[in-house]
Amino acid sequence: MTKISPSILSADFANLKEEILDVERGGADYIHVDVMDGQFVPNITMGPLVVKAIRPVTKLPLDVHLMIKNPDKFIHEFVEVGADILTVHAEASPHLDRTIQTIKDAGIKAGVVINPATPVALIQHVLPNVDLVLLMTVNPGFGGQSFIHYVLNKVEEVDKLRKEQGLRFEIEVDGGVNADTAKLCKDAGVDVLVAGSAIFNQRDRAKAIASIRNG
Ligand SMILES: O=C(CO)[C@H](O)[C@H](O)COP(=O)(O)O
Ligand SMILES: [Fe+2]
Repeated sequence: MTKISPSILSADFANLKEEILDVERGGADYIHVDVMDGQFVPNITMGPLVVKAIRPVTKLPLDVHLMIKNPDKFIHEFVEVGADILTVHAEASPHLDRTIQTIKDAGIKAGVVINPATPVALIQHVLPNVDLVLLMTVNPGFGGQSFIHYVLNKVEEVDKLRKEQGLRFEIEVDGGVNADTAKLCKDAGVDVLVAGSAIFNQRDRAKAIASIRNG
């Protein structure tokens, strides 16, 4: 069954605990946390303090998407406050192999992510070492943007490499996911759908999650 990772970027930050419990009750599989530094992306959001605060709120794995320059500097801090999956942008890490190994050595799952216009070739050599490959379906920085369709070709490319090499990482997409685009993603081989506005902008989160999962 396709997993759903609601992005709390679109949640009501003044009621973050209730918002997380609501999507947990509604069937979410992960909680997606968007960390932005105002450098790698043109927006600033949350950091380790927020991860620490929400860790006791939910039993769901915290799927932390780092949109920051030089992620190595912060890996241990995010591990310490309770991240379960730490995903780093290949474009932001000058020594990607080392970054991934540092996350794995810290005992949590390592993910790698590329922007829409970044070719799969950039992450090809690290595929055997990751637990998750995230393909951005918007340019990172903001919620509520439109899905970029050409990324579906990259999903198929990564899925093909996964099958050819007998690898077991999950393929995740992030950005512009709703019931319509979710169907295209699933057909292309996606295992985990991140969705922010399509879940948190709806009153009935269980219904929104179900329609993305089953759409
Ligand atoms: O990483 C992100 C943006 O950089 C967010 O996870 C993503 O935008 C989710 O929002 P939406 O589903 O509304 O597009
Ligand atoms: Fe994200």
